[in-house]
Parts: sequence; C-alpha cells; structure tokens
Amino acid sequence: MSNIVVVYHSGYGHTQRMAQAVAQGAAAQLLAIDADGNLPEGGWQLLAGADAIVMGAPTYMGGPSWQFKRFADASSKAWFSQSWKDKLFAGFTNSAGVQGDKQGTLDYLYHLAMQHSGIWVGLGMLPSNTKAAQRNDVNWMGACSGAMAQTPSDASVAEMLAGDLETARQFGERVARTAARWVK
Ligand SMILES: Cc1cc2nc3c(=O)[nH]c(=O)nc-3n(C[C@H](O)[C@H](O)[C@H](O)COP(=O)(O)O)c2cc1C
Repeated sequence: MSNIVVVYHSGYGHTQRMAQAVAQGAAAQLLAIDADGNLPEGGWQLLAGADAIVMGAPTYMGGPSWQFKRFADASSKAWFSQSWKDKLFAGFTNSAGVQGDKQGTLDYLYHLAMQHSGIWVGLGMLPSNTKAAQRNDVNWMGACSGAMAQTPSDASVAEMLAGDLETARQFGERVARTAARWVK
C-alpha cells in the first residue's frame, strides 16, 4: 500500500474538514500545519517518506494562508536536495466565494509541487455543469486542477456541503489509485 500524507492548514476548521474527506478517500495520514505555520514533531520525516503529498490550504486574499506559505518556504530545505523529486502531489482549497480567486491557491500549490520536481495529480472528474446540475453534485465547482469547496462566509464547519466533501473524498481515492500505479 502506498504512503499518502495530506498536509494542510485551516484557520477556522473548514479546510480541515475537507482534508479529512480527502484523507478518508486516500487512506492517508493527516498532517496539520499549526497556527504559527509549523508542523508537529516528526512532520518533515512523514513527508520525506510519503509516496504522495496532498496539500490543502484555505484561500485567503486570493492565495494560500500565510501559515501554509510558511510551511512552503520551510520546504526549501527539501528543495535544495530535491529530496521530494518524483513524488506525486495534489492540491485542494476552500473559500467563501464561488469563484473567490481560489484558482490562485491551486495554482500556487501546483507551482510548489513543480519546484519540488513532483508529478501533479489533477481532480480527474467531469464538471457538473448542465442545466440539470444541482449544487450538491460532485464537482459542481467545475475544477480540473484540484479539489475545490465553497463554504459561505457565515457557514459553520458542520454546514459544509456534502457534494463538496464527496468531491474531496473521491479526489482522495484518485490520488490513492494513482499512487498505487506509480509505486508499482
Ligand atoms: C484573511 C481571510 C481572507 C480571505 N480571503 C478570501 C478570498 O480571497 N476569497 C474567498 O472566496 N474567501 C476568502 N476568505 C474566506 C475563507 O476562504 C473561508 O471562510 C474558508 O472557509 C476558511 O477556511 P478555514 O476555515 O479552513 O480557515 C478569506 C477569509 C479570511 C479569514
């Protein structure tokens, strides 16, 4: 079985719930970046041993939170030795606006993966974009490059939409299937 780690930051718990759904689908370990932008003890070793790293951040001001960026900058240590080269990478984000500039966050995660000479795994799902489509359909957000969720700014973590969480879970399954082929 491949070793998959979901590393994420969440300021208010919404991206964490998304991370849990991705991890459930991927049978992955969760690794939370704390409020100061640090990993817990052993976090870097966990990432070093991963076949696939799925990265998640809320969209704040059109990009990832500063705590995630601090983690990304700290990963330059791995970049220097290219020790994450040829790992699989994937990304997800959550924001309040339907658009909300959250593509900027996914693009950032993609470029971080490319800095590390990784292999990017996209969402791999068709968008639910017909007239018959319902908000709770899988990939109603219509993303391709990673998983997106949209949570109204006044919605609690418990109120996150089932369709977005199911999209995240299926995305995790796709990462796991891809990793199984990649590590063969
Ligand atoms: C500092 C800050 C900046 C934000 N910027 C955006 C934004 O650019 N676009 C957007 O749609 N939502 C934005 N939001 C809303 C968050 O993305 C949204 O509340 C999200 O669910 C927070 O996820 P979290 O609970 O994991 O922190 C912002 C929220 C905060 C606190």
